[in-house]
Amino acid sequence: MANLSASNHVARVLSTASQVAGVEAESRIAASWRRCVVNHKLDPARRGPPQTLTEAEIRHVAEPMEELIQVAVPELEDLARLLRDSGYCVNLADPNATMLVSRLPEGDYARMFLEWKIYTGSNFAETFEGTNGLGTALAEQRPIIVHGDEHFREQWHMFTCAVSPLFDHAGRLAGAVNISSCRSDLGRGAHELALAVTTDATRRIERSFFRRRYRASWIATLPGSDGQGMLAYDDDRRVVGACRSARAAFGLTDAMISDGIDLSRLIQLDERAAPSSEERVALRRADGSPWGHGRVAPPLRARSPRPPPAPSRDKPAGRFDGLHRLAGHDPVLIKGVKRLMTVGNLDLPILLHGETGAGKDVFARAIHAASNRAANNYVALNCAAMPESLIDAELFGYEAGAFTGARREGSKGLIVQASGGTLFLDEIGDMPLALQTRLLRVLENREVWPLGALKPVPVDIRLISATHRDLAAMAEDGSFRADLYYRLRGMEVRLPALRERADKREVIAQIADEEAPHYRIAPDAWAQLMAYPFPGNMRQLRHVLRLAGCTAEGGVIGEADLDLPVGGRAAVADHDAAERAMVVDALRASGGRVTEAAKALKLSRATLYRKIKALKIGLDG
Ligand SMILES: Nc1ncnc2c1ncn2[C@@H]1O[C@H](COP(=O)(O)OP(=O)(O)OP(=O)(O)O)[C@@H](O)[C@H]1O
Repeated sequence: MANLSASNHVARVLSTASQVAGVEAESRIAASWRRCVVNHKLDPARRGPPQTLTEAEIRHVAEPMEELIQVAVPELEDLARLLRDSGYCVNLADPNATMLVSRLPEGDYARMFLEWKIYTGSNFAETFEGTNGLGTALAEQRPIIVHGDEHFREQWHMFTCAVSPLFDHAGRLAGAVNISSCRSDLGRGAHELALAVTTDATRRIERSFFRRRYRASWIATLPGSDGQGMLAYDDDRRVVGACRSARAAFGLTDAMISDGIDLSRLIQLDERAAPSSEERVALRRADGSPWGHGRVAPPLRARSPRPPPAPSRDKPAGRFDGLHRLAGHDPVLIKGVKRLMTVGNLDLPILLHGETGAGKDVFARAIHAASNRAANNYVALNCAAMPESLIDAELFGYEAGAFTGARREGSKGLIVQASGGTLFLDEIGDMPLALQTRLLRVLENREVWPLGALKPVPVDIRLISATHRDLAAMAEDGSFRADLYYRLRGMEVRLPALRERADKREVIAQIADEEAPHYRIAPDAWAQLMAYPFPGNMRQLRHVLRLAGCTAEGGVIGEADLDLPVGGRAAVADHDAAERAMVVDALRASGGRVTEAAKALKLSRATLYRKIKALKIGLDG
């Protein structure tokens, strides 16, 4: 059957490729298949893994992209978090389609990507792999979805890839952001939505990279719904840089920019527009006609009186940018990051402590990205989201046929998958006692005994764990193993709740800029946001502002646009009670259906289950 479908596919590819090129309305897939057969002389029947680079080759390829990778990683982390419940992996590739950063989803899906070598170091150039998301998007320099049997090679038919090419500060192709899924139950519509989210993330990476490259210049963001066009200019209003879309809009060339073309030949700025921070300004076209509202930001030297962070002893400072970004201007977090920088590459276990949504997962990812393990796997498991037997199998793995219902080929387990990289155990306080004992043994002996195995597997992991519970008290009352607790907290870092952060105003401004970039926050809304205690922390803030950005009118977010649950308006001394009320309300409204309630709360099902358990909410009515 498989052979029959394979030969059908091969026949279909070859027949499409043999048709006359350039037929109007020819699909991009058909054009790509033709390129593969006619130009690259590829065989659609070929099977086998993609070409994979060695560690040394990956470092060599990644080196010139280091700055772009640093800028991209926080966006990729967010994208991975957003899409991981849908089983997508997220990758950043160079312009030759070599994956340089990979973030895998959890559990079974991750295993598929590992098995098929869809990870850091693999190359998916169209000239070798045939039509595929990454290779074809880069060949055409356009976003694309390659769905199932649109792939040139039959072996990739179980995957769908959605890819957005990435352009650097000078408008050159710099790589691409890829998301791949092997979920056959997701239709094309779902992938289209995921591509839209990916394209948005890609544009944000481009904007951040442009701002970083021209941080010493003035930057004008041109009017337009996508906020894409950016021009950099000096104090004499001579253009020094332009992004891809600004180049296209004005027909700008490298020569015109290196000649220092006058800004007034492109746009007219109000003479009084000399803002002290990024501001919305009315812009005119070169002929004086009104164009709309854009933004003008002064050079960073004038914007930021803060000195750059002190470089660490053994790492380029850039490695820690992700952590600095998360810490913002909050003294508790800045101190935490400084302590993390002093341990640098030491494989000290880290214990993160913070409320739900305070950023434990993003922090753990940033620690991984700053470590010398960054090129290897980051594997995460939420101990509160799974029953004990599943955590056991997921974490420690098992041999073929170890128990009824096990996969026939066995499972490596997450600890082995994380070997060489970082293992993040979220909600470690919820780990059952029996598993705590097994985990302790792994940490002590640096080896894992998968269930049913005859010999142990050596492992080399860095462990980051996180909890919102008081583990010290739990260790004291015996509900958590004290010896494991001391092993986990090589260094403990507390992530303050949003309401405790000294830089709450700046955090709100930053997240508003990311989630609702074209909106101003009215004073009444500011007052609400500052007063509200945000029991759901950063996650809740993001969702509130994202929603406000969709509903607000006239470019201004007012108090009425903020969907702040009433339970949280009073100063919340009892944060658990407020959160409990929020969850119970959502469950009541959904008639007890967890999936529906999770959707309403904008949480994953697993997170909602964890909350239900932690807040001791009965599902029996
Ligand atoms: N410092 C920060 N700056 C901007 N956004 C942040 C920051 N910290 C967290 N976020 C955002 O908040 C959301 C929640 O973060 P995260 O999942 O890491 O929290 P958490 O503490 O692990 O939550 P939980 O315990 O519920 O799993 C994410 O969308 C993340 O991008």
